[in-house]
Amino acid sequence: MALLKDILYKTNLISVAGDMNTDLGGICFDSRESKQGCLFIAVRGTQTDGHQYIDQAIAKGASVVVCEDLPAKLLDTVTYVKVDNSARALGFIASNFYGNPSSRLKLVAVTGTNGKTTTVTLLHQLFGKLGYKSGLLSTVENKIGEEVLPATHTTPDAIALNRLLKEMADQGCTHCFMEASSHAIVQHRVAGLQFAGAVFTNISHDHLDYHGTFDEYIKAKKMLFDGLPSSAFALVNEDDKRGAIMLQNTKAVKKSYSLKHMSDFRAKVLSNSIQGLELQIDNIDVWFKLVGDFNAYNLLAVYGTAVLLDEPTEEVLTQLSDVDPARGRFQLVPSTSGIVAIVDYAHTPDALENVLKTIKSFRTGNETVVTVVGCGGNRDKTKRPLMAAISCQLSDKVILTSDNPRFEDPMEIIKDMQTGVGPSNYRKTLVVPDRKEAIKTAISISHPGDIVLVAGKGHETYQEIQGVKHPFDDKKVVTEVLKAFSE
Ligand SMILES: CC(=O)N[C@H]1[C@@H](OP(=O)(O)OP(=O)(O)OC[C@H]2O[C@@H](n3ccc(=O)[nH]c3=O)[C@H](O)[C@@H]2O)O[C@H](CO)[C@@H](O)[C@@H]1O[C@H](C)C(=O)N[C@@H](C)C(=O)N[C@H](CCC(=O)O)C(=O)O
Ligand SMILES: Nc1ncnc2c1ncn2[C@@H]1O[C@H](COP(=O)(O)OP(=O)(O)OP(=O)(O)O)[C@@H](O)[C@H]1O
Ligand SMILES: N[C@H](CCC[C@H](N)C(=O)O)C(=O)O
Ligand SMILES: [Mg+2]
Repeated sequence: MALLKDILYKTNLISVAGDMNTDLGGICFDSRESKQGCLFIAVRGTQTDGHQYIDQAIAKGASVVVCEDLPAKLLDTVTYVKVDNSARALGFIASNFYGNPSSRLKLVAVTGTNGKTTTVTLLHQLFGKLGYKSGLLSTVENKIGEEVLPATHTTPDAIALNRLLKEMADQGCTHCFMEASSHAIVQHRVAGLQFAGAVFTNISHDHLDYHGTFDEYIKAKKMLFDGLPSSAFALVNEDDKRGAIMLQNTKAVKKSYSLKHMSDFRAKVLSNSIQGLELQIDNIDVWFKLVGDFNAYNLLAVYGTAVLLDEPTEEVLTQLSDVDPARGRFQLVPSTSGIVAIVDYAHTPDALENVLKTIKSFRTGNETVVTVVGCGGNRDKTKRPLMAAISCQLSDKVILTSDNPRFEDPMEIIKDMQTGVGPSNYRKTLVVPDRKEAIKTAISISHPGDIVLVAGKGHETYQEIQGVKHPFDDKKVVTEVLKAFSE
């Protein structure tokens, strides 16, 4: 039984009209999901305002309405709760409704522009190897132990999130490793959660369409650390100058990791090849299956987190050495053709630069680097010319193509990218809007030993065009095309 008065614990109430002892049959923030005896919470969104759907939610059976602005006419049969911030209240309501599941787990959130999925995926695997059952909430998939559940968002909405955490705790998970996207933090999807710790990987250019300015984007990430309790740890990448900003106002225990400076957790890159990385961590030399300096940061973040969760250092390093990269992150596509094809989720300028620099560092002779790249529609437009420019600087040939155009015209997205291609690089680029054709083109112009990078979609198994998700898997397409060319 879930009584309204208990569910409202910790929400900032302004007024209540009606019965606080109402027994709730459910909670929802979408009127289309409202049902008999449920609580509907009206949230202001980016497309519309949930307050417009209060009548519809009541018509479908809602007996409690939580909102920031009360309707002009109140019904006797409904309890109305006025709060200062519905989205934030939703976080607490969802936590309370599911019995505060985060308090039953050691919950660690990872935020940052790049590396979140990699870090949480490594943590989930590591803790499995250390003998724990743990949960995972990531862009690629959600997991309860080894059971895989599909993910729709990097960070689920507050209701889905708390439902999943409850399921994890009920099924005996001791830990959960989750990504906290900047969208989720500002939309308070994580409000009310009890974190054991939070990790900051890095911050670079992305999502300015949503946050408006880079400062607002930084503030969004910082909110996660500002909200941590003193019992939690805040672990930040010291080599990113915004790491210190994340720690400015936190009550949590401050910890840092670095490849360059003195800090709590330090690593040195001993060797870096297409087979993996050799790092020295705490004076121990360890081999890892992940590729690229940027993954040295992810591995160090994972190591630091595990140690802060009281796991023994040597055992952590032994087990971490055996973990696999996340799907679609620097994934080599096997082939007999001799062409080295890599699928990677780089969809920001920084990620693309890191991946291409890593690829360049592996060149031993005259191998050509061909990059297939597009940019997502209805997302930050300012990253488009930057991603094209970086691709040109660090590749021999660039095929500009489509990513997920969503509701934009693919050619308009490519034109935005072309503004980043200076005259000296015109001849390096080809425009092939159809992604499969673009991959075919890249492979057809490559020879054994050459490297083809297919960037931007990583693990995704669809291409989103005009609201429809068409099956499309870079790895499968690359495999098919390589096979066809080797026959
Ligand atoms: C831009 C954005 O983040 N949007 C998210 C947001 O929706 P919104 O604010 O746009 O909602 P809205 O459509 O304006 O509706 C406002 C309210 O009216 C309600 N409504 C609406 C219609 C109706 O008939 N009845 C009704 O009650 C809605 O349920 C909502 O509560 O809140 C919704 C519920 O949590 C999310 O599903 C939705 O994600 C959209 C689909 C999305 O694409 N989000 C992406 C950008 C996102 O969140 N990405 C991050 C990762 C980014 C990264 O890489 O770092 C993620 O965490 O996945
Ligand atoms: N620590 C890092 N620093 C910079 N780039 C990285 C780092 N880790 C991974 N990358 C690059 O960023 C891409 C995305 O990595 P990952 O999926 O781990 O990040 P994410 O933060 O979860 O991204 P998203 O915001 O889309 O969920 C990788 O494919 C790789 O190209
Ligand atoms: N979480 C990111 C993923 C981008 C992936 C890329 N393939 C694209 O569609 O832009 C976003 O929603 O902006
Ligand atoms: Mg992710």
